[in-house]
Amino acid sequence: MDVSRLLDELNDKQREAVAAPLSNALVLAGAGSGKTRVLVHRIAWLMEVENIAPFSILAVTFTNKAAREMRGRIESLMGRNLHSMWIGTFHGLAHRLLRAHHAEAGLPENFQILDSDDQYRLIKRILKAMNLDEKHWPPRQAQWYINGNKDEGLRPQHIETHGDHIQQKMREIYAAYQDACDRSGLVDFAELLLRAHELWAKNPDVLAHYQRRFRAVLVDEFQDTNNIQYAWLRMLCSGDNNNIMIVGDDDQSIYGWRGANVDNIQHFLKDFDSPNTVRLEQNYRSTGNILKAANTVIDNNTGRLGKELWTDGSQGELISVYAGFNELDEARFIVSKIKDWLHQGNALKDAAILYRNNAQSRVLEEALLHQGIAYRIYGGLRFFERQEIKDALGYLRMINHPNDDAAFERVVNTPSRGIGEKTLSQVREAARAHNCSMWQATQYLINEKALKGRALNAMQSFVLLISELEQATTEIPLEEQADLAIRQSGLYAMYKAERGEKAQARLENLEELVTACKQFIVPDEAEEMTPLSAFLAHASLEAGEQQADKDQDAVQMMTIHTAKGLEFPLVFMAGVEEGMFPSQMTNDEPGRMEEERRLCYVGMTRAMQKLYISYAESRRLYGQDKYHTASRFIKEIPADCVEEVRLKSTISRPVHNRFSQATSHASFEETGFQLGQRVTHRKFGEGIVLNYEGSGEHARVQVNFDEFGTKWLVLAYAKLEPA
Ligand SMILES: Nc1ncnc2c1ncn2[C@@H]1O[C@H](COP(=O)(O)OP(=O)(O)OP(=O)(O)O)[C@@H](O)[C@H]1O
Ligand SMILES: [Mg+2]
Repeated sequence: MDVSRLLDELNDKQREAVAAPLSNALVLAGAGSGKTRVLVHRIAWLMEVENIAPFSILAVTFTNKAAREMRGRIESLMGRNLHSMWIGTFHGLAHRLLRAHHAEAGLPENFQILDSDDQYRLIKRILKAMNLDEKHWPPRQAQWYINGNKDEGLRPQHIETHGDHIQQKMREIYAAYQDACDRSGLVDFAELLLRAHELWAKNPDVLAHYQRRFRAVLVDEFQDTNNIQYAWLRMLCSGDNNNIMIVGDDDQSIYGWRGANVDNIQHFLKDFDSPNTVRLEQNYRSTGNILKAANTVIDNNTGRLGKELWTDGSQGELISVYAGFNELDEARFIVSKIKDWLHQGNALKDAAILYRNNAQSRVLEEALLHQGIAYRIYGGLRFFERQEIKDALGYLRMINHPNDDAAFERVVNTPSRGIGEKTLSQVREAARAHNCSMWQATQYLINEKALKGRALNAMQSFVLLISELEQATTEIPLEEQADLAIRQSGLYAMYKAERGEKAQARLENLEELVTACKQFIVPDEAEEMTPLSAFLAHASLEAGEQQADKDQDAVQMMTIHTAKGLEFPLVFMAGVEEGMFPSQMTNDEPGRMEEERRLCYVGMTRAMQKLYISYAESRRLYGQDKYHTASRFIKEIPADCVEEVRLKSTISRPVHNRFSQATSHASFEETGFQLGQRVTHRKFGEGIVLNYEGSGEHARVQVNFDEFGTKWLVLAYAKLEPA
């Protein structure tokens, strides 16, 4: 292969990083300067020039999606398949290690991943078993405590409580939780990392094997590593033969609230052998205006490592700032701009709407729906986290590994089999007493004739169901396993009996799950696993990223956190108002304001050609009306980079649809209601006024009812009242 191809599309600094001799290196640079591109070319260079086998390369990305993309780019640069190269997230890689060495890691072969919702439920049950009142011991706080300690590499016995009563109790909860996980072979997300670290720490042979193997380690988005991830990398790279290149941007560290430690960049320079630092300064992503605005905003932070960022591209358009009078108006503005974009011949997928919180998406979604504009949400309500999907996965998990207590609790009485709380307590008690799983405890109770009457019948039929499913599914393809589990368990019938739109959507989701099973391809790294185990691991690890319909042309919607590393020609940042962004909580904790500002910097630097920033002067969120002013971040943008767009100019021409016909705010007020106002209807209950059309006796309003969804009502008959 012609090596120059690996260097052609790079600037001098990027080349310096890509073609550097093997050694430890830090690439420190601002957004859009080609850090990820450097990593991709570096990996190809290592194989091509340094003759490092793909087998000896380990690359860490921040999301599974980024991992897939990176693999794809390297493969297309090299023109061949690179199966044996390890590319993944820290969690994905740790999972892979633990599967390969489950015995050394002290785990059963078919251990299961516990996602954060299941973890929460398990903690609630532990609190109950310990007779602790949730009011004084909120499960969320316990969850936070457990994960926080794991992120720092601490087991209960390592935690100093200094005689503090609360600390002691928390430590007890942690210990009881861990026992429960160990008993049922469950591994939560933080545990994946901690256990992978302990695996190496306790098994020098295993560590030595990977040190020999991975001659080159590369890490993207390094600024958001936490301490256990850092320690893991450090252990791996302490062999004689390992080289590590990390790329990152201290200004884009946005996961401090979750334990990420931006100081790891500084630690890296001290802890690793003579690292070489390369700074990239040319930005290839954004126009001059966007770049200048983002640079000026982030300049308000202190203690930065300091980077210059320039572009030789054009100034581009000004950043447009729009003040909506409420969130509906803001949404309508965004949608009208997306329509313009579309009419100019652009693709929807090149437009992204970014927001601070997932809860903001609903109003935006509704506005897009009204105009029939396709959209796709990343994160938010995740497919694999929906109730019905988790129920179905619960059955699949029981088939796969009946000792999984979390799955047992989930499905034992869903659909209802008349198994009461009393019987379940008995099962839990027996499991504790015999130090076994609930599944084993159930069988023990049945054999010992400790269950009577209805409880006995119900439990027996549950055991029979799971055993039959297990037998019936051993030889059939994954999608048939899923289909059988969904139907035979009675889940499908249960949701079918519920009726209504919601139940219909749940049935569709269950069918979608079967489709997902059909489309599932067991990845290389999971080839020793059964398709069912591999699928269950995939469902836990990919929860937020997997989307059906990947190729559809649709507007991309996500939180700014999720947008990290991505870029889009057209970007909307919505809800940029004080109290939302920076968020209300920011004032309580030192350092949080600077993290919010970094988040703003991340959001702005996603935009390539055009950036819109909008806010709403009043907003109903979580059932309350709030009045806000423009975010301080908007005020920090230099005046010559922005233009304010006014309401008038944003109102679209009346076309043949309802949403855009509500053209005049004033005439709307004739109805006596305001957009966004809460109203009550005798039959449909409470809702929000979304839109309006016609006048006089033909006047109609559109209301989104909390329970019945959106409806158009003729005002003269509807008898709406302010709520
Ligand atoms: N030398 C170059 N010539 C042309 N385009 C480039 C060059 N380097 C990078 N790019 C392009 O610039 C954009 C940003 O690059 P990349 O995503 O690698 O930046 P990054 O530093 O990783 O950004 P972020 O900090 O947001 O993760 C991409 O579209 C990339 O293809
Ligand atoms: Mg990047």
